[in-house]
Order: sequence, then C-alpha cells, then structure tokens
Amino acid sequence: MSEHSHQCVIIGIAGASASGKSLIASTVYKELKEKVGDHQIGVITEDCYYNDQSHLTMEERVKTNYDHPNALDHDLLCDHLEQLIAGNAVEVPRYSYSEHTRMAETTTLTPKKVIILEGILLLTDPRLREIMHASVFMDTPLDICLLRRLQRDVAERDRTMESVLAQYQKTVRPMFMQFIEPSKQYADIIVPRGGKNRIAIDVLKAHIAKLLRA
Ligand SMILES: Nc1ncnc2c1ncn2[C@@H]1O[C@H](COP(=O)(O)OP(=O)(O)O)[C@@H](O)[C@H]1O
Ligand SMILES: O=c1ccn([C@@H]2O[C@H](COP(=O)(O)O)[C@@H](O)[C@H]2O)c(=O)[nH]1
Repeated sequence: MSEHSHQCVIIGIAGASASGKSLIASTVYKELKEKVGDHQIGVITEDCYYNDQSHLTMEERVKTNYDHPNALDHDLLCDHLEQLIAGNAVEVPRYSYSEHTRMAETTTLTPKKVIILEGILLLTDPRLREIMHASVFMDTPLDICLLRRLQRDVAERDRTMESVLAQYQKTVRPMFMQFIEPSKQYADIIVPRGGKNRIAIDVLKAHIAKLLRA
C-alpha cells in the first residue's frame, strides 16, 4: 500500500458479505470518536456506491449480480476519495437495499484525517489499493457469514429467507470465490472470526490514533 502523506488517510476493510466489516468499522469509529471527535475520523461504505438503477424496473433490479465488480461505481468512489484527500467535501450517495437503487438524498462528508472505508470488493481494484494507506481482510468462515447474512438481511434488509439463500448460491458464494477471496493477498492485516475481535479492534484503534497524532 502507498505511504504518501495525505491530509486524509484511507484505511480499507474488505471481506465477504456479513464477515463483520461494518461492525468492526463502526466499533473502531465510535470508540475513537469519543476521544478525538467526529471531525477527525469518518466511515465510508462501498455499498453506497452501488450503481444507480432508478431507470430499471424492480423485476430487472433483482436480477443484477450485486457481488460482481461491475455492480459498483468505483469511478465515483475513487473520485470522492481523491476529493477528500485533496481537502474537499463530497456528497456520498445513499443506497436502499430494499429498492436496490440509490436514494434521492446524499450525505455530505467533510474531509477527515482518517477515513475507514469498508466493502466486499475494495481490494479487487488496483486504484483503490493504491489509494489505501493500509488494509484489513475479515477472514470469517463462509458458513458463519451465511448464517449472519441470513439473520441480518431478513431483519434489516427486507429480504425473505428463500431470497437470501437463492442469491447466496447464485452469486454471493461464486463471486466470493472468483473475486473476493483472491483479493485477500493484498491485505496488510487478516482478522479471523468477525467484527467483535477485540484484539483486532484495539490494533486498528492504536494504528489510527497514531495517524491522528502525526
Ligand atoms: N464476531 C461476531 N459475533 C457475532 N455477530 C457478529 C460478529 N461480527 C459480526 N456480527 C453480526 O453479523 C452481521 C453481519 O455483520 P456486518 O458487520 O453487517 O457484516 P458486513 O459489513 O461484513 O456485511 C451483523 O448482524 C453483525 O452484528
Ligand atoms: O441491492 C443490493 C445491493 C447489495 N446486495 C448485497 O449486499 C452485499 C454487500 O453488502 P454487505 O454489507 O457487505 O453484506 C453483497 O453481497 C450483495 O449481494 C444486495 O443483495 N442487494
């Protein structure tokens, strides 16, 4: 990963769906924010950069392969990260998992000293690998990810058990094997078990705290 000195340093967290990326990112963010304030640190979710599909019918949207790199607008994500590094605010898109498209509203994100970026396909893109100062891969066993995804998507993403299982077999697992697992080689830190790994949380907090003091 690059070592250049930016106004804004990007730390990436990749791994399978439901491997605990959001949980570890939000835990590190919340615990550090209490000490340093939210002007110093922020979080971006790659999921916010799924392609806008408002021109498609719902029937067409559910057919999209959301686990393939083509489903994501990495051009816009790279542009936003470069803007933040240059010291400019950006309008982060909001994404609806139930509508499978972008929402009308955006979230304004001002430049921070450290941005935690989390998402399944971050390490597959050489441009993002170059932008990230350091990267983490959540190495949670796939059967555990499936159990956690099933519970989460039914409870929080308006999904049925049948739709989660069908999508898992059709795209989630095959795309993990084809794209996500091979990208693990690019990570600086491999985290086992999931988003509650206290040692991993503390290591990330210590690394980010050092960057904030620099
Ligand atoms: N170590 C863990 N123990 C128990 N539940 C976990 C653990 N890590 C994550 N989870 C839960 O699993 C689900 C998926 O985690 P999440 O952080 O949303 O994954 P991701 O962002 O990688 O898709 C969430 O409901 C989360 O609370
Ligand atoms: O419209 C959508 C967009 C995404 N997905 C699924 O989401 C996961 C990625 O999000 P995680 O928070 O990392 O789980 C990806 O596996 C897509 O399959 C979706 O189902 N519908």
